[in-house]
Formats: sequence, C-alpha cells, structure tokens
Amino acid sequence: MSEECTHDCGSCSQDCAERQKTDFLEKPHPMSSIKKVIGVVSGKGGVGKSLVTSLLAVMMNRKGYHSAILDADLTGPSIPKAFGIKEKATGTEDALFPVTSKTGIDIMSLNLLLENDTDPVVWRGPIIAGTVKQFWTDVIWKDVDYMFVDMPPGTGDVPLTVFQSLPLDGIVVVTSPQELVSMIVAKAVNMAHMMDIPILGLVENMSYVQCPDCGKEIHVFGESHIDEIARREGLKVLGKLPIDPKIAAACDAGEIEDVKESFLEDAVAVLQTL
Ligand SMILES: Nc1ncnc2c1ncn2[C@@H]1O[C@H](COP(=O)(O)OP(=O)(O)OP(=O)(O)O)[C@@H](O)[C@H]1O
Repeated sequence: MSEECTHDCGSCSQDCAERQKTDFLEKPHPMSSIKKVIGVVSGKGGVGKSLVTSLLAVMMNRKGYHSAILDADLTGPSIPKAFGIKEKATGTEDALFPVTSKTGIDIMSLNLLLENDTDPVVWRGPIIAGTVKQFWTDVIWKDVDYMFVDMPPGTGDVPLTVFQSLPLDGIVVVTSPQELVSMIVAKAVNMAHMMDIPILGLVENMSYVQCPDCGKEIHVFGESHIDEIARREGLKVLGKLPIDPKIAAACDAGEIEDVKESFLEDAVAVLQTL
C-alpha cells in the first residue's frame, strides 16, 4: 500500500496487496442450474465465432452433456438461424424461457424476442449490456452442464460486462489466418488475464481448404502461424477448421446440428476436464 493510499480502490490502478476485489458477478435466476460457463470470443467480427460456439454446443450435447447457448452478440444474433429456430421465446412476469433446439440445446438470443428477425438493434452500449445480463439473471436455464456464451467481437463494453458479470470457467479464442493473429490473440490473452479468467485455447477458423479431388490442404490465406503463437503465449490449439461449403450451407439451412465432422475433438477433451 502506498503512503498516499486513499483506500478508494475504484479510482486507483495500483495492484497492491490491500486492493479490494470488486465483485460484479450477477446471480442467475434462482431456478437455474448451470455447471460450466464458457465464453467464445474473437478479436473482430466475421471470423466464425458463432459457428464455433454452435459446433461446441452441438459436440458437447452429442457427448451426452446438456448444452446451452447464451447469444450475447445482440447486434448480430446468428445462432437461432444456424439452428433453424423460427419460434419465439416465451416468458412469465418474472422469467424468460429459452427455446430448445431439435437435439435439445437450450438457446436464448435477442432474435427469439424480436417480432421480426430483420429488426435492427439500435440500442446504446449500456442497454445492450443490460440485456445480456438479463439473459443470465432472468432466463430459467434448467440443468445445464455447459453454457456457451457467444460474445460480441472485440474488447468493448458488452464483452467487458460479460467478463465481469458471468462466472466464466474459461474462454475459447477464435481467430482466422488473415487476422493480425498475434496482436489479436495477445489482446484477448491480456484481457482474460486482467479478469482472472482461464484461456482454454485457440481455434483457427478458415484455416485451409481441402481439395475435393486429392485431399490436399490449401492455405489460401498463407501458412498458419497459430501453433507458433500458441507456443509463445503458452496456450493450446483446440482445433483448425477448414473453409467448407458444407458448413456454410448447414448454417444457412438451419442444420448446424447435422454437421458430423469432428473438427473440435481437442476442445471437447479440454472442456471435459473442467
Ligand atoms: N469454416 C467455415 N466454412 C464455411 N463457412 C463458414 C466457416 N466459418 C464461418 N462461415 C460462414 O461465415 C459466416 C460468418 O460466420 P459467423 O457468424 O460464425 O461469424 P462471427 O465471427 O460470429 O461473426 P459476427 O462477429 O459478425 O457475429 C457464416 O455465414 C458462416 O456460415
């Protein structure tokens, strides 16, 4: 503690031994039961974060765990479409109920509450962040083994709220080869360290294209550096997903649960150890 200490930790950045930890964690609905909460993050939009969130939920569900998805990407909620969910979420005066997919994955997303899927969400940051918190506090999540939180891209207001309000057991960082991977990964790593949240590992999406004739892997964005970066940061690589027209078609058709390829087996193995 410095001699000038005012005992007001809120206005001081010193990381001294006396520092009081501020706990912003929100309590889930009293009728909820959620064992593990995993955040899926990316440095920028469009790298396939929602796809990886969906595939992780599908694969864990296939292993016999009850999966759920909290879609915190409110301005680009793509989860319901990938699962082909057309119905709307219902609720009572003091609770909301998630919609269950055809294989039993519970999902809450803003698009399940909007009258039209195409309604834009022209809300300011604090309203968006408040809504995400409500998806945690006001939704009854029953007997969930693994909840996957599809985070908005970047390190802005909403990801920060999720990091502070939800008891995350770990995060998975999704990158693509054409990102400035090293810097983006370092940012995510630093943010997670600041928040004391374990990084489970990295997933590289759009890593390569597999030639349908000879099976050769073509690295359209150049050679991947993910292994080298992971080594440098002391992280695991949890999977490399190819660019696959079948995946895009499954997302568009709402049939993500029918994707059988097991690109993320290493991620599943790590999740099972939590
Ligand atoms: N490996 C892949 N092969 C084929 N299509 C893919 C692949 N990864 C993602 N896509 C397609 O790219 C689009 C964007 O993916 P996705 O919504 O998962 O990205 P995102 O990072 O969550 O984006 P945002 O940050 O904007 O929400 C989707 O239509 C998806 O089907």
